[in-house]
Amino acid sequence: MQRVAVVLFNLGGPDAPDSVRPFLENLFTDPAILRVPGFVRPWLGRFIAKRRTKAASENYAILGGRSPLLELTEEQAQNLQARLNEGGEAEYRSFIAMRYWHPMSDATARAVREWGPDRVLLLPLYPQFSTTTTGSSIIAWEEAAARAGLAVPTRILCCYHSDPSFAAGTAAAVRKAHDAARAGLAPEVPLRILFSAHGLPESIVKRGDPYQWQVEQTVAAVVGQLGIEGLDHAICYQSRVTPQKWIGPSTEAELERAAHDKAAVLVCPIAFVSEHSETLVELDVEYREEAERLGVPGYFRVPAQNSDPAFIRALRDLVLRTEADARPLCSFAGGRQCPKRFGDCPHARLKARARELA
Ligand SMILES: C=CC1=C(C)c2cc3[nH]c(cc4nc(cc5[nH]c(cc1n2)c(C)c5CCC(=O)O)C(CCC(=O)O)=C4C)c(C)c3C=C
Ligand SMILES: [Fe+2]
Ligand SMILES: [Fe+2]
Repeated sequence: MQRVAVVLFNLGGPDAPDSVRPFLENLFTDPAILRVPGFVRPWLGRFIAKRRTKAASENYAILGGRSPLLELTEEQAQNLQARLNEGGEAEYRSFIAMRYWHPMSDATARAVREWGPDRVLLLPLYPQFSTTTTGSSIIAWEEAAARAGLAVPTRILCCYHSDPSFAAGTAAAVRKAHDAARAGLAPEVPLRILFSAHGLPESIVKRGDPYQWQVEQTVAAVVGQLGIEGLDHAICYQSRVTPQKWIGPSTEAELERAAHDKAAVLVCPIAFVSEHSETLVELDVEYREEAERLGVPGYFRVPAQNSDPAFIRALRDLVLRTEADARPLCSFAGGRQCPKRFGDCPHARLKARARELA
């Protein structure tokens, strides 16, 4: 039986208070994140990491001093592996490669090589492609695989922003939270869904990063599946961490608008598929407090997918469709081609881009 290694990508998070600073150093010295000339990046990246450590540590302290991301990703990996092996056509094993904290690509590439698969499938736990997330992880993986001597056919599932099964699972969670929120509100209070995605510096999007476009596609697909006529909803962007201009509107600005309109909000994280500091602290603590301060008449949240069976099924179907499809893979996996306006599929241009950034 053929062996297939499915490598799940995510960002990673500190596993102890002492890991916060080195984790942030790994993040801010990544050329995909800090787009400055190579000779200043190590210095500037460490400087920014040092300055960010206090605020980030305070957030992780609320979560017991560590990110829950690895445990949640391990659960997703186990569930996905179990579902994939039900078919019996091949032997699947899931691996995890985090970008900025352990287990990272080098250790995972060695583990994959030791297992001896016939092929590898890279599966980002980012539904939308961004050069800062999936793109960066692919570059790190390719370098690590070369160092580990892992030379088996490797395919990349670059994004699934509009995948109907992914959108249906997300819509089901939104509907459940929407009904629960509505039941707790007076009938005259309007309820607005805020689809909150991680932000990006505007300059990255202007240089062709398809992330914002793909976030819009996800929201359109989820709203389409919800099928609620006249649904009051908006897209907004959270987690701004640098002083440059980031894409908007910000989640804060949408809370202000909701306060002005006297509308309650249901916040749905649309670019994270696992709970972590940016959902459990930023959305559940910081934005909730801000909403209360502004007088927003109700604040509710849709949980992230984690190991929701509908999400695991969507991932399994994406993997199986990828396995069955001989074409070079990208958003084809979601049944759609990368949009013409971005020219080639983004990952096809990654290596050139990586060289440009370094
Ligand atoms: C310039 C900085 C950053 C960009 C661009 C960015 C993009 C980006 N990030 C995610 C998802 C996650 N980010 C997480 C943590 C995190 N991200 C940044 C900075 C940028 N992210 C920082 C500094 C941190 C650390 C936490 C903090 O200091 O606030 C995480 C994991 C956090 C955890 O709790 O484990 C995720 C996941 C996406 C989807 C994205 C762009 C598309
Ligand atoms: Fe981030
Ligand atoms: Fe693609």
